[in-house]
Amino acid sequence: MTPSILYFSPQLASWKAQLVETQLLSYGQTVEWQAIQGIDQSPVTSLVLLAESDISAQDWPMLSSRRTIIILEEWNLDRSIEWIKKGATNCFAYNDNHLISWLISELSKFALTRSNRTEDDILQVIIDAIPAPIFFKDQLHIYRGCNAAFCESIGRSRNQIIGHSVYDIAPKHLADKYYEADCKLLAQGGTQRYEAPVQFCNAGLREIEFNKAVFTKANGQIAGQVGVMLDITERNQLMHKLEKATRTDPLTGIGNRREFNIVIHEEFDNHEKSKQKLSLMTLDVDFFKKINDKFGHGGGDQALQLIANWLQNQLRGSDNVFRVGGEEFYVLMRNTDMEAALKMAESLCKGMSTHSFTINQQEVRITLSAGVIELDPSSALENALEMVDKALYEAKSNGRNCVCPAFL
Ligand SMILES: Nc1nc2c(ncn2[C@@H]2O[C@H](COP(=O)(O)OP(=O)(O)OP(=O)(O)O)[C@@H](O)[C@H]2O)c(=O)[nH]1
Repeated sequence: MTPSILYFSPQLASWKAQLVETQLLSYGQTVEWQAIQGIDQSPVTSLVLLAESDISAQDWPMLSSRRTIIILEEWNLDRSIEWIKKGATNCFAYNDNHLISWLISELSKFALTRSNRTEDDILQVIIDAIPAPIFFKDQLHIYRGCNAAFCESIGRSRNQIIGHSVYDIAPKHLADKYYEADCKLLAQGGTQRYEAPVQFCNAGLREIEFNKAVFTKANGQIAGQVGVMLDITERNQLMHKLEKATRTDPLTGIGNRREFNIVIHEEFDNHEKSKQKLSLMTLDVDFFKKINDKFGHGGGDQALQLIANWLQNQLRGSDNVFRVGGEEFYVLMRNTDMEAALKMAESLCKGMSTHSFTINQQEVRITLSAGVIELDPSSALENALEMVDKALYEAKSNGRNCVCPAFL
């Protein structure tokens, strides 16, 4: 007889050497024994002997991708059925001689070959014509079929997929995700849609939308699940770009009022944890209309870009500047109380008034008026924004190029 490989878990080492090996030999069955620490160390469809005490929950998804025999301390029908339902092929007690006859029978069998039924072939041709990867698995999570696009995307042949568990074909951290989703679908029935990354062989890690559904036997019992994979990597990238665009001022490239609203609400939400002082400065360019009048709208745009750039260069890494109106900016200052915020505003106004910008080869002097407020994340933001705006208008009325504080 041809020697075959039998894989066995650690607890079975002395038992197989003393009993099984000799008995199999005495019936002329030559076996090559291979010790494994976990079921994943054995190839798919191989014959694996596992001591019940060696099995961990991690092994369950792979039980039915191998011909797994569980060796129990004591024979128990309920336990045996439980393991078979989890995917084991059979269960025997340590002292059960039926194992020897069963093993000899299994070792003598030829591997099952796929049926060649015409309707199978037609169905395969149909799913192979679909460009999206498609797979189906049985109720024990073992792949029972797939289309050409699925093989191509993960870089494996159909033979390397069918009969295998997801743990045989995907990295463990991803397989854990898919397995969890599969269990959920089988438990709830119906359909399922979720997004998860998939390692494609030629295209790296892709973002995939899984659309799955269970299929049932004639008696209504769940028999497995079918899944279609849609590559949404480009769609997601586009959505991120669009999302970023809606938060960015196209002229200056800094955040706009929408971005400010998102950031300030995040700050307010996190305040409970951080307890940091948070201040806001509103800055408005003085007599900006004159710049437009002198240099035209294009020159005014250029001035706004120069101002935004200058402001960004003056601020600390923890500050954020936003363009919230035509020539109005907000500066959000983290970890900053009113005293520090006022100093900062005064220094910005002074710095701006002494800086000279060049527009259309002409030197331009610009001044800013500012309102400053220390925010209280436990009170309404709208009220603080109204007050800081009033402080800005006070600065304008006071002759511009100056700072006014507002107090909640
Ligand atoms: N070039 C350009 N001009 C803008 C833009 N948005 C608003 N403005 C102009 O900014 C000017 C603002 O004028 P006002 O509100 O009268 O204010 P101001 O001239 O700066 O005077 P004070 O604020 O009172 O010091 C208007 O002429 C607007 O047309 C923009 O995106 N580009």
